[in-house]
Amino acid sequence: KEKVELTKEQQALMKLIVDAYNKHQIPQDFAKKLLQEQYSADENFLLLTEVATSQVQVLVEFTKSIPGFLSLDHEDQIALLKGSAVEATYLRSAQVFSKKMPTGYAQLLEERIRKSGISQDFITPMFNFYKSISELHMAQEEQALLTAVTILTPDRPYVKDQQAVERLQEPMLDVLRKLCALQHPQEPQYFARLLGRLTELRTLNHFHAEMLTSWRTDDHKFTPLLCEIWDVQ
Ligand SMILES: Cc1cccc(C)c1Nc1c(-c2c(F)cccc2F)nc2cccc(C)n12
Repeated sequence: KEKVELTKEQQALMKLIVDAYNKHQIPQDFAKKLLQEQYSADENFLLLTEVATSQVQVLVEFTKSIPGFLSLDHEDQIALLKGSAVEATYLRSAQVFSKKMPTGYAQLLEERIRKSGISQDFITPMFNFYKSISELHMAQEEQALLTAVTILTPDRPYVKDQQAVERLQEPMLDVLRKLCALQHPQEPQYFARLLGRLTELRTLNHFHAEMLTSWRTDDHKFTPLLCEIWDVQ
């Protein structure tokens, strides 16, 4: 049985990614604000728009910290960011739910989301995904690496030099695979289950696009950053 261990450079890469992932955390005061008073659906939506905007800002900063990302063709950098924004923000907000929160905290957050005027058709798949992520009990290293792997998906629309993206994604996948073997020795399929979540994530792109359209018809306002990253109005 081969002894699995991370090489020195793999340990350095992992530390870099984890530090970048933790450095840009969502300001916790949003969540506190969400819990404070009773909000109307419109106030809830406004708050979630702020949270979404902050998540996209955090995503851009994290992406820029991925080794080699800023050396990619600039148009490919944009294509990767726009192509992965939904998946990365869903992953990020899934961690918020699965994090060890004081009991009842996540339920209250869930209630606010359910009371922001979003149709049940979108809420169900969203919370199914959050549940499937929290059941994995991912370590923070796995969360950070899985997010980096998601961002560095070579076959996003409009990516010109896919090989250059593969060259960045492969070492991340190697570290993630070894990490899963080290952290879950009794679960040889754990790495495969993690990658299976990425397939589930892709289905959420469709729901998110529909949510945006339904919000637009309800004449909801977005921030310039959200309009830019998700091509609305
Ligand atoms: C921040 C948040 C967290 C959980 C649930 C919801 C509905 C939100 N809100 C939004 C999301 C979004 C996201 F950022 C991560 C996950 C799923 C998402 F629906 N995207 C957008 C885009 C424009 C406006 C909003 C309100 N919004």
